[in-house]
Amino acid sequence: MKNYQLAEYEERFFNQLSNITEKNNLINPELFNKYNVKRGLRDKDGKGVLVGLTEIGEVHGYIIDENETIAVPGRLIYRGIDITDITDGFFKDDRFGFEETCYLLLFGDLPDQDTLMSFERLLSEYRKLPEDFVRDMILKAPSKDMMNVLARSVLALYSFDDNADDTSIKNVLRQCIRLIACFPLLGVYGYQAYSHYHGNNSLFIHSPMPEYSTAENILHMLRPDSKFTNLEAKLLDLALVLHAEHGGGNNSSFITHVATSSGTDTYSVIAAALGSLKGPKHGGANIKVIQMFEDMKQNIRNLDDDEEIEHYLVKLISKEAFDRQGLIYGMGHAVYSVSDPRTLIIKEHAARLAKEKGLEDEYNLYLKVEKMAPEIIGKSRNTFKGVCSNVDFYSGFVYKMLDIPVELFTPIFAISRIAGWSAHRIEEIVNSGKIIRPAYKSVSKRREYVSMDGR
Ligand SMILES: CC(=O)SCCNC(=O)CCNC(=O)[C@H](O)C(C)(C)COP(=O)(O)OP(=O)(O)OC[C@H]1O[C@@H](n2cnc3c(N)ncnc32)[C@H](O)[C@@H]1OP(=O)(O)O
Ligand SMILES: O=C([O-])CC(=O)C(=O)O
Repeated sequence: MKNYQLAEYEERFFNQLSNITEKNNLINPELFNKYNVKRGLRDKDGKGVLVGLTEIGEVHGYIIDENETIAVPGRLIYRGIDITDITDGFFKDDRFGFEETCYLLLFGDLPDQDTLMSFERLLSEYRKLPEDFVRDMILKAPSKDMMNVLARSVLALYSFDDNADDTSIKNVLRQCIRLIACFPLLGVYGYQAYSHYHGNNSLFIHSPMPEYSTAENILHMLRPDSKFTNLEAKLLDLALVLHAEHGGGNNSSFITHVATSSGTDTYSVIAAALGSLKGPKHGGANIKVIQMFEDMKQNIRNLDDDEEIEHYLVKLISKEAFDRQGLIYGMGHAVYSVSDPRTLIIKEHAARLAKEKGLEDEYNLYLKVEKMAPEIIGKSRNTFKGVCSNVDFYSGFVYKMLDIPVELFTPIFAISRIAGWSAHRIEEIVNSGKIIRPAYKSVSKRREYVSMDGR
């Protein structure tokens, strides 16, 4: 078949087959009610079905009073300690907080000075990729998607580990700490390769500095001149701390539990979690938020006109604008409805940075959308609870102000969340849970097999 004929055949084949596929896979929505299916593992009122216990992170968004669910301002608690106290703690001492947070999540307690120093030394020892890994695995096949680079690099690291399938706690801990240390290199070098081969820019591969924190190393490896200010590094560090953990029920941490429960290796589990985080309803939302605001700025003639902004948001919801998915990105959360505590923290810094960078107009646009969106979503969707902005409403804006390229927004989330995934993998192994295996009811009608000549 000639190439153009093949292309025509393919187009017709897949058009036809995708219509058939959609028709034959659609399940009557009423059946979900009939069989009382907890879609998305949610109760009817939107609350998550209780499927596990954890001591790592607590996501608190409501209280139950006399059987009534009452939404309250959100709180996020790492190993029993409120995230606001954690961030206040290291800000007050003018310290970096991410390494200490990793220690807390992994081991359950805050480290004292000596313990933290030893842990940081270990991380910096581990912040090395196997010989020729950058040349053979990262530079050879650059991808436009750094989450893809992270996932395949993690899977490739399996082959460099002589003890890859050993699921003893000691070995898994070693693997996890190595991954926590190496994620910034994988993400940033992946971006440098992409920027060079696809963007025609000069190629920079800066080796990490042993004395730098994770946040400092990201900026050092990313910027051609390796320069950054203390304020920039501290803000990035804060973002890393805020994204490090979010209970066992968020999509990527739950996947960590599910995959771990099958007994598989650390690299397979983390690759699965990365795939989940990439989704635009989860960690990928930080990229979507920035793109959505760019689209908004291009399509709204007068950004001071609230009616025009409202009109655009309504079009978003009705799938007539931007990516036509019907979502206002950065808004809404499965647990929080009054407020996401991480947003409150990051928003304060976004305001300060926007002022410094002369981007107050853009910040004000964010404020307006954040204020208008809940009502617009509430009017058109079946919301049992209110809708508030989530952490990623402002995180992309902060990264943009830190001159971090958009391709690295979700990878930065992953560089941070690997700490939470690691803690959840270890918790699942220590408690040697059953293999996670919920039920699916089949609703297809039984029928006879028809032999070829009878079809
Ligand atoms: C770090 C993180 O992962 S935070 C989340 C990042 N994701 C985003 O910002 C993407 C936009 N937001 C969303 O898609 C959703 O709010 C989610 C996926 C985060 C949570 O969804 P849910 O748990 O279903 O939220 P909730 O129960 O409050 O939603 C109720 C209804 O409002 C809709 N809704 C919630 N948020 C939004 C939104 N931002 N835009 C449009 N509709 C929304 C839901 O789709 C649902 O409608 P449906 O029943 O017709 O499907
Ligand atoms: O908890 C969730 O569903 C999503 C979230 O905010 C996170 O993972 O940080």
